[in-house]
Amino acid sequence: MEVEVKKSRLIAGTEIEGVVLKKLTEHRDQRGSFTEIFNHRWNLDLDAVQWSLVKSEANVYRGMHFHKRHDEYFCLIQGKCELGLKDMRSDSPTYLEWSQYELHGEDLAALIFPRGLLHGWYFPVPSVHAQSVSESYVDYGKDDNWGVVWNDPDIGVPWTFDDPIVSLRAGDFPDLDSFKKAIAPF
Ligand SMILES: Cc1cn([C@H]2C[C@H](O)[C@@H](COP(=O)(O)OP(=O)(O)O[C@H]3O[C@H](C)C(=O)[C@H](O)[C@H]3O)O2)c(=O)[nH]c1=O
Repeated sequence: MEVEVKKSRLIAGTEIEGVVLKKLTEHRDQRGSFTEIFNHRWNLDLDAVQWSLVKSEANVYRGMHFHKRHDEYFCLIQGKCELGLKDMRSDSPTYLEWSQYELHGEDLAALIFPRGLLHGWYFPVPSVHAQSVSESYVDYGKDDNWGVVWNDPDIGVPWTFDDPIVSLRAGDFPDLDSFKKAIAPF
């Protein structure tokens, strides 16, 4: 029987410019474990102004989302996640490249990514993650919370699922071409 590799890692695509996957250190003892998930001494390129805790049921997909003005932080705490990114910054050396990550709660890691990247995450099992942003939702939610339908083949990420549970809003997201026209020039 094949043993599943529970290692948080890039599994396909390109390492996009400005994206950091930071492995976290879980200090275990007989009581459980202690893990720092963020520290200003790590010099991560993120001015975190809001932190959120997100619980997802199995087969939930969140995204794909996009922001012109803020950077993000994602840390899977429990469960499993398939995370996709696509670089939409026309001045980036990895413009239109995509990345596919597999993240596991048993192998804690934080993914920090800059503004201008399409992002979406799928949870095959019930999962919990922390996320942080460099602009509060009360501000960006009004005019900088864009989306693209997750399964547009032009995105390029070879998702391993086909019929996820998505939000009502995500169900109405445009295709990649319409989105690119809407955000131009970017
Ligand atoms: C993002 C956010 C949402 N909410 C409320 C609004 C809704 O009632 C509920 C779920 O929000 P939403 O469906 O937008 O959550 P996600 O689909 O996970 O998407 C969010 O997290 C991904 C990463 C994005 O990049 C999106 O910009 C952000 O909207 O939480 C809040 O109260 N505060 C918040 O900061």
